[in-house]
Amino acid sequence: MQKNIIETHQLDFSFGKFKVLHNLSLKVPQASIYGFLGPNGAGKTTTIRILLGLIKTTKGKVSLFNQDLNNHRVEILRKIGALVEMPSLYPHLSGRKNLEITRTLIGNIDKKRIDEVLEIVGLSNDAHRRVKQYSLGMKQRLGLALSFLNDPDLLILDEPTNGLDPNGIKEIRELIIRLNQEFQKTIFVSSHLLSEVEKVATHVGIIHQGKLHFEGSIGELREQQKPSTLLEVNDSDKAAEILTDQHIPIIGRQNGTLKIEAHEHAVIHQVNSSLLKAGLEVYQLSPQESSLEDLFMDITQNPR
Ligand SMILES: Nc1ncnc2c1ncn2[C@@H]1O[C@H](COP(=O)(O)OP(=O)(O)OP(=O)(O)O)[C@@H](O)[C@H]1O
Repeated sequence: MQKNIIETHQLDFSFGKFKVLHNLSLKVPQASIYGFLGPNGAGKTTTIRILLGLIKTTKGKVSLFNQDLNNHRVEILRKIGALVEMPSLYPHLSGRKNLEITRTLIGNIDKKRIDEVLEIVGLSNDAHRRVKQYSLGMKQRLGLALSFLNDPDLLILDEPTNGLDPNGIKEIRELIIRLNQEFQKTIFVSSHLLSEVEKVATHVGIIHQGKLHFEGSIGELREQQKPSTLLEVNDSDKAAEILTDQHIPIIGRQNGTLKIEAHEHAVIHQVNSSLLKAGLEVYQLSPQESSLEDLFMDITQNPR
């Protein structure tokens, strides 16, 4: 049976009267890259702060490595590396010196580990340069190097590609994949971009307004994609009435165009003939390749 590295059970959290998390139950499998996906304000950072023991839940249970976070906080945190918001770096010191300081603070880490992590994040040649001369992407990679200096089993990364250019985003993405595949780290990474999560994650949790709307493997997410057809007519309100009478689901509407859940020729023919019979003018009926982006919008806008 697959082991879960993170499990939360019916977490609730409120800032004063404002409820941010509702009954949040997550299961993050060992050795996965778990994309924690949700729009701005969904509750991702709050969840991460709870997982790191930085804030306490009002209700629910958190266990990591099969141990209760409340009772085994120190042991658990020793096995986690985290990057939450911008890494705090000493800008006037070199990349190597920044790592050296953290190594001394943690204690019990071999000096040669610094060269290893510099190699992994691709900063070996820039290790001697002052951090204030680094690009944002290099700073972020140094932040990542700091987070796994103590060789943790689990990495928790909060929007690690925020603010980076496409090249910087690609470097972080490749690094996440390498840390997972070559070094067997379980990685919990939050993002508001499905397109990013899709490229790295093996598993996905979709959160919206503090509630979990989907959790499963990337394959299971793709299975939820529904085939659709775009319909353009002269009177979309009338067309919507006719389709509803025929129990054909409308899954989107934009500027007089309807997106309907249908793909088979027989159904498209039925739609076409009933609209024509009702005197409507049909300009377009075209089957669409449904994207994961559509599915994400559907999941977050039409809670199930
Ligand atoms: N310290 C705080 N006091 C009050 N409300 C807060 C506080 N921190 C966050 N919130 C609110 O809690 C909700 C969830 O915020 P959170 O930062 O967890 O979301 P997020 O999914 O990480 O979003 P983003 O991608 O914008 O960082 C938001 O509505 C936010 O305004």
